[in-house]
Amino acid sequence: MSRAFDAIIVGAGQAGPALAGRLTAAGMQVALVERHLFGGTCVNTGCMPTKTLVASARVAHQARRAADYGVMLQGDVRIDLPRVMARAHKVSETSRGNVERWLTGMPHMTVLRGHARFEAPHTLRVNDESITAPRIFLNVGGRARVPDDMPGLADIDYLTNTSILQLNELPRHLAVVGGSYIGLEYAQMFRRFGSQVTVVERQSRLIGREDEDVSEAIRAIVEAEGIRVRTGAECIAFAPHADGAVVKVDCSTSDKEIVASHVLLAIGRLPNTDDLGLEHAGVATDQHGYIVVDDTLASSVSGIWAMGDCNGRGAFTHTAYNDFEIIAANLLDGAQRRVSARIPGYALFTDPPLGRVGLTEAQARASGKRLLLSKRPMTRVGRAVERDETQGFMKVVADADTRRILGAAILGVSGDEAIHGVLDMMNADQPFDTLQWAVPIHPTVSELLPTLVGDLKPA
Ligand SMILES: Cc1cc2nc3c(=O)[nH]c(=O)nc-3n(C[C@H](O)[C@H](O)[C@H](O)COP(=O)(O)OP(=O)(O)OC[C@H]3O[C@@H](n4cnc5c(N)ncnc54)[C@H](O)[C@@H]3O)c2cc1C
Ligand SMILES: NC(=O)c1ccc[n+]([C@@H]2O[C@H](COP(=O)([O-])OP(=O)(O)OC[C@H]3O[C@@H](n4cnc5c(N)ncnc54)[C@H](O)[C@@H]3O)[C@@H](O)[C@H]2O)c1
Repeated sequence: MSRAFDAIIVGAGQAGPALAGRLTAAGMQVALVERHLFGGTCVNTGCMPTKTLVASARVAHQARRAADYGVMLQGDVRIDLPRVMARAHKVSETSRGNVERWLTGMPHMTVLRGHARFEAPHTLRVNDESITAPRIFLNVGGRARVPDDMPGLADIDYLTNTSILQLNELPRHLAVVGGSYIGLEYAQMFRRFGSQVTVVERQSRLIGREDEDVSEAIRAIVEAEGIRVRTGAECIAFAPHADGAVVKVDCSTSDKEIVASHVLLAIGRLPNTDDLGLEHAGVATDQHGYIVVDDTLASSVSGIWAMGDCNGRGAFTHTAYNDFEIIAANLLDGAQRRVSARIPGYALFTDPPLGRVGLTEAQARASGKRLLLSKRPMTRVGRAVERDETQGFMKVVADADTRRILGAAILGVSGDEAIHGVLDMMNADQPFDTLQWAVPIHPTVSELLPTLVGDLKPA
């Protein structure tokens, strides 16, 4: 059987459903193919369940600290992990159901459940039928990277961001391999649930894409909660153990071994492009399997676009969604939007969180521009003091000649929200002087942004 459509979308992640909405509203007959769970990674195994779990972990942490605030609770904090997990599953299920209902209720829409694979440049096979369209949009996302050359990995049971959500018992000792977004969010969460936690990171510091002062402050925050951190862990190897697994973290000495009841692999993602039959369509990928796209997200084959994690141009829900916005605006609204115009912003949802936008200080220094820099500890932010959550700092780096902000980091209470003040300024392309004359609300973290830019000094 063969069917022809005006457009085919592969994957119901963060870009596909929204694009389906726009294309069908424009009168196109659209097929959307999803092989697994509607909503993709963010909804089912990524942002939504993790942030729900992070919220439970924060409550546990706050409860333990209750006496610091003069609130006296009786007894120990006890975690009912099945209940904690059920809460996360419920949030995912609701969102997944909403996406599925939205898609199946769209006029001009055909939802196909199955794995899509190219047979020819504009033909895909799904189950026992062939579907064709002049426009094909790939939104296939990614999965946890599980290297086949990590010594001993195949001999132990390990967890990924997907399987960890099925845990019903608290790990006695969770070894987290990888000290970046997934690793740090899960490490702090399980420590707060009561597990012993060790983070094993190959690089010399945690979250190595950030500035060194950010890495150091995050390390201090997690270590203060009793998480052990092993950076510079070369020769990571695993072996089975009666209590779970032995994780070897150092080449030279055998005392650098950890016996963990559970191991979480959080060492990056792989795009789901290896089973798409891209070779039958002639769609080019790079050496990591990401679909090569131009500034409008068009692939190497005319009429085929790639959105979200599979194009390697972003690794976040908001960048996937922005890919949809770019494609829809260019195809349907006569716009000329480009990915390169996107100012990168993101957050690490540890507690306190790290909000980031634009260049790091190190990147700004490498640019050769004349710089201005300002940094303020959270101990000098009223909101943080009142909440007794004064870890971290905020900093901003600006171009001395254009007076434009180049980048900022807010590691501290509400940093994930307050960073948007800077992000909006950068998107509005305004000089920082404009921000200095804003009258922000007291007492907030954002109220210190004008003070922060007012303190800018030559770097
Ligand atoms: C633990 C974790 C926490 C995260 N937290 C955050 C966060 O807090 N904030 C943030 O911005 N980002 C976060 N992310 C990243 C975010 O989840 C992703 O960037 C986002 O989901 C990418 O969306 P996407 O649309 O590109 O792909 P996905 O959401 O992965 O969707 C791809 C879809 O395509 C389907 N598919 C794949 N191949 C085929 C095929 N051949 N045929 C049919 N269907 C197919 C898949 O089943 C899937 O449903 C997190 C990720 C993880 C793993
Ligand atoms: N808050 C958020 O927005 C959020 C949260 C979770 C995940 N995500 C997305 O998911 C993606 C994947 O996250 P991630 O943390 O798995 O990957 P990552 O690519 O951000 O970090 C992987 C980490 O593992 C380390 N590593 C790599 N190989 C290793 C090895 N063999 N042994 C030890 N350490 C090793 C790296 O040095 C790095 O620190 C991210 O790119 C991010 O965009 C985002």
